[in-house]
Amino acid sequence: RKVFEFRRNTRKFSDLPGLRPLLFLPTSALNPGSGWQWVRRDKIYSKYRMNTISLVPILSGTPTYFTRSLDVARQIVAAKNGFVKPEDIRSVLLGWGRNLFTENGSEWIRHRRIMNPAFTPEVYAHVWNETADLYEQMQHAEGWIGRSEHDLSAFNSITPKRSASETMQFAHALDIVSRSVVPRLLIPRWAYRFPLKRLRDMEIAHRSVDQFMQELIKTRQAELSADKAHRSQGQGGPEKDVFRLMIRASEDEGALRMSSEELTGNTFLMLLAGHDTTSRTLDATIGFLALYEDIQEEIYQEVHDVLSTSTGGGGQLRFEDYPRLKKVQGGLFGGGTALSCVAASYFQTWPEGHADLCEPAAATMMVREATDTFVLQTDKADGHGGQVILEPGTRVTIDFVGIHYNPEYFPEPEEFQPSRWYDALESDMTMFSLGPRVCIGRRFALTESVSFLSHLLCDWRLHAVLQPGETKPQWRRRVLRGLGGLSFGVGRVPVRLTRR
Ligand code: HEM
Repeated sequence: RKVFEFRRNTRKFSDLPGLRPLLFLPTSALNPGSGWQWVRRDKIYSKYRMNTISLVPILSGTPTYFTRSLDVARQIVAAKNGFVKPEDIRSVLLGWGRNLFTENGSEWIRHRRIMNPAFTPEVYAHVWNETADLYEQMQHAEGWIGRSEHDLSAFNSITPKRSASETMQFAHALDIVSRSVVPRLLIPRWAYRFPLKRLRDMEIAHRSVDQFMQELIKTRQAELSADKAHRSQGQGGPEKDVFRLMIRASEDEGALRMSSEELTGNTFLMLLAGHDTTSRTLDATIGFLALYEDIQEEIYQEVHDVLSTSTGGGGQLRFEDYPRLKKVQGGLFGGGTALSCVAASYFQTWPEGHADLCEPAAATMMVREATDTFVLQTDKADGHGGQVILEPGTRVTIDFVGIHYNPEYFPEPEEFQPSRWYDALESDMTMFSLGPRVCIGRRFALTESVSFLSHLLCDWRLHAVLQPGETKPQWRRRVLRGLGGLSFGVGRVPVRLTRR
């Protein structure tokens, strides 16, 4: 059966050359292995001299076209109703209920219409100020105040916290849940009775995130009723934070109603999508800035200039200053795209029988399945084009690592060059995906990260802490390596902060 399936698939995908792996063994000269997109980002497409290649696994996994062509990516996202998110990709985030990420078609539109009003300049201004306050509180909580120098063995221990008083326990629980979303789909319930530490940790983390979400929902429901009473007396204004909008939708009877299962599903999505991704992008950016101190100084100079002419005066950076902080934004895109934020091709290591999960899950890539026959215009790495007919059910994966390391778009892609992003249009920021399903939290994440980074750079210089005898390129390889989770991240980032 396997031989027959493989032959049928190779014929189906024969238009484009590519990988025909037997087993997903560790990455080697013979085998792509897990994480091949990251590990072979500089070689894989150029080997076939194509920007779109095929991957047809022999024993396990779903055959897919992979593309690092922006033009191909745009054809797919522009095709109305022509492509959907496949079932196995959806199932990765279905654990707590259907949500914005998991839905297709009209259901997706309903979720998006409920949440869109939460992403407004008013909310971003609030996010900016909250982040600035959080930074201040964090300096006290971490004992940085009054010190001229501070060593952190892993800056990653700071970025996941959402309040200065939050213990690492919750952030850690969320991290375990993020990493165990796929294993939990595969491991049967009875296995949790065995005294295995990893499984026990997964279960405890899962329960504590669940409890946190239920409490969060209850608190927001109570706040909302109090707010209603407040407004019925003619006071207060509508507050459009995303949780309140979701809770209102769960109490609504109209077309934009959200079930209680969807409320929990979306609460989990917001915690995960809104949190993991941003903290990992910041870790990568801090790592790069600590390593490339000349670039850090250039960015700091901008922050300094903006601060000295800030409309608010009083030595405070304000939300209104955000558009002028172009280099800080560039630094983040540099860090984010070097990392090609999010998602784990390491899922390819999951065993036979779960072949459908052998595709990467979140978004170092975007996986889509054709619902109708579709004629795709492809291009070769040397510029000539061709056509590929996609039958219904055929998969195409937009490979963001491939795009961000494609020298046609990013000359010298391995170089950390935030300057290439200084005047970028929002539509160029492909680390947030593209098309109608572009990240809903793009501006939210940018506001939060630019606020945090600008405040940090105002006070502190960042230096990479090298091991004895280690060179900077070795530090980069050791620390800024791609690590899987539900979002893609870097290793522990050891930095020294020295006061400016
Ligand atoms: C640096 C931080 C972030 C990065 C790199 C990022 C990246 C992405 C990408 C690539 C997608 C597309 C996924 C796909 O279609 O398969 C996405 C979708 C999404 N993101 Fe983000 N994101 C970030 C921050 C946030 C934040 C802060 C929020 C919420 C406040 C958020 C909420 C979402 C949601 C709900 C979706 C699904 C949108 C839909 O399908 O309509 N993200 N994100």
